[in-house]
Amino acid sequence: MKLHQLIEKIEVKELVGNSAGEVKGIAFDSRKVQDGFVFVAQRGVHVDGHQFIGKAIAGGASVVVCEELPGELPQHVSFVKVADANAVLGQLASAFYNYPSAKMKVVGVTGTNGKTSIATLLHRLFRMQGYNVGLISTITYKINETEEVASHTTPDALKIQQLMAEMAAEGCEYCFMEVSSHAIHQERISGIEFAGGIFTNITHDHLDYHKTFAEYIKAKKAFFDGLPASAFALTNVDDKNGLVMLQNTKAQKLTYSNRSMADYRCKVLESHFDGMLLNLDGQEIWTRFVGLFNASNLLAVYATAIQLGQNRDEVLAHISNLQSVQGRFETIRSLDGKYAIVDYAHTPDALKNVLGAISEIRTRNEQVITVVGAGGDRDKTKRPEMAHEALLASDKVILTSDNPRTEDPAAIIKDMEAGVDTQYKNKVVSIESRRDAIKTAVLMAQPGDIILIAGKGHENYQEINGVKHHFDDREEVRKCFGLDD
Ligand SMILES: CC(=O)N[C@H]1[C@@H](OP(=O)(O)OP(=O)(O)OC[C@H]2O[C@@H](n3ccc(=O)[nH]c3=O)[C@H](O)[C@@H]2O)O[C@H](CO)[C@@H](O)[C@@H]1O[C@H](C)C(=O)N[C@@H](C)C(=O)N[C@H](CCC(=O)O)C(=O)O
Ligand SMILES: Nc1ncnc2c1ncn2[C@@H]1O[C@H](COP(=O)(O)OP(=O)(O)OP(=O)(O)O)[C@@H](O)[C@H]1O
Ligand SMILES: N[C@H](CCC[C@H](N)C(=O)O)C(=O)O
Ligand SMILES: [Mg+2]
Repeated sequence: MKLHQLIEKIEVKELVGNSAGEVKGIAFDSRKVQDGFVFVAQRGVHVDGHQFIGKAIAGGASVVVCEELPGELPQHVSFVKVADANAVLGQLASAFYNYPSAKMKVVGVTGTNGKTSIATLLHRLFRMQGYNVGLISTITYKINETEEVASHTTPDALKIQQLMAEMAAEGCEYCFMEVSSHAIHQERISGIEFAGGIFTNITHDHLDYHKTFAEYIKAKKAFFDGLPASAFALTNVDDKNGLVMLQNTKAQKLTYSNRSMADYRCKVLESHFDGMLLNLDGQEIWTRFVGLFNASNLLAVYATAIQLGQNRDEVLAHISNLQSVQGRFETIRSLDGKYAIVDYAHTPDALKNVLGAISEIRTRNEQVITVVGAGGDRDKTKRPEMAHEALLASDKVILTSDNPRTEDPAAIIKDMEAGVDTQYKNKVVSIESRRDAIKTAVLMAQPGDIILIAGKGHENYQEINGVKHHFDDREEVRKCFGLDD
């Protein structure tokens, strides 16, 4: 592709040099530049990519896209000055891969919790409906059943467009993707033509990055502000910021709710350990999910399928057969009748919800023992709140480690302990080793008791100082239960 074709749809402030040259690829990391590549200089969180323009040229870049032209402009290189390099990266990547998102219907899911659950269930549902479907999620990037382990919930713009180009080549008609607030803020989703957007909820998380809750809301809302009139914007009005998301969108506004009037409604009729009976849009169906939040997720899945033109009866029948997503309320039972639930709840609200779901199904003749930690190098202010939520709805709590990253695990646990009210001091213990914490919970438990192991879900590692050590909550529980002997 020639440079002038690549940039024909973007707003160029200044072009220095020739635009007839052939472009062989795009990179935003100077270390990944090859001969004939376009280097896009982005201002990052840690460094300014403009510092690496010289390195990128030395590495073979023939075009540099930047917000400020460097002092020296070598003759053999073309320079494209733009207002916002982050936004332009996605647009260039989309053009380079021949606008893949326009060849399918892309639906993005945003919100603090529920993104992976909804995007994954939509992928499974549309596979059951017989389509070729793509998925971009925290756990995996999938094209039909072919998958690669995900590096980010929403990867960088270049990777997104590459994935979508592969999806288009495989004949995918739909792509369901998670849209994280980091991705919106860093414009990783620029260049994607969305057919729909879903908002689940917004609660305490990521304040290390967004600084204030208002800024966090603003980032989420920007996704809906950017949707085209041809798309739908589906929001959860049970969340108090649900309608805020729709304030300035051009898209068709739609609502869903478990509690009040909305375009799509759902009611939990019965809850059991192995499933719920729902009234979903006027129809009673059995599902294999537990908890009000899962009723909400299934409603979002249903509403999206209907908006995308699927047959109501077929969709309801398939929803009834959907299984829970890995590491989301995954239950393991010991031979003597102890229950373990491995769940990815890593925010105060998610913990409250998952414990709420347990409370709906427990008999109250048993104990609920919660094992939970908080991630290092992430929002510190959620730590005491997580301990507080765990204690409110558990009989015993073991505070432990969850991906300490570059922080001291003992210091993270101390931050959590600050959320322990005096009245609860006797039901909490801190055990730094997650393996020992799980072992202790299993030893404490009697047959019939429920052990919630929260925070890591599908993760199969413990990240310490940049190294991911193999660790899987489900494996640990199975070992303690003697199930793998
Ligand atoms: C805080 C954050 O989001 N950082 C992301 C960001 O990196 P950054 O801004 O730190 O980059 P930087 O190091 O300052 O570099 C700036 C620019 O200079 C370039 N550079 C840098 C060095 C060099 O030698 N040459 C060079 O060209 C870099 O390629 C970059 O373009 O841009 C990178 C490329 O897109 C991301 O990989 C990186 O994600 C980091 C690894 C990360 O951990 N992000 C997490 C917090 C994240 O994004 N999480 C959300 C999910 C959260 C949730 O909902 O739970 C996600 O979507 O995964
Ligand atoms: N709709 C929901 N409302 C509140 N909590 C939820 C909801 N759905 C799931 N959860 C809880 O949040 C946890 C994470 O769910 P999920 O992985 O679907 O969220 P996510 O938004 O993808 O998270 P991440 O930001 O890490 O990508 C679940 O294990 C469950 O405890
Ligand atoms: N996407 C989230 C996942 C958190 C999972 C938890 N196990 C942790 O490490 O904090 C994040 O990166 O903040
Ligand atoms: Mg996710």
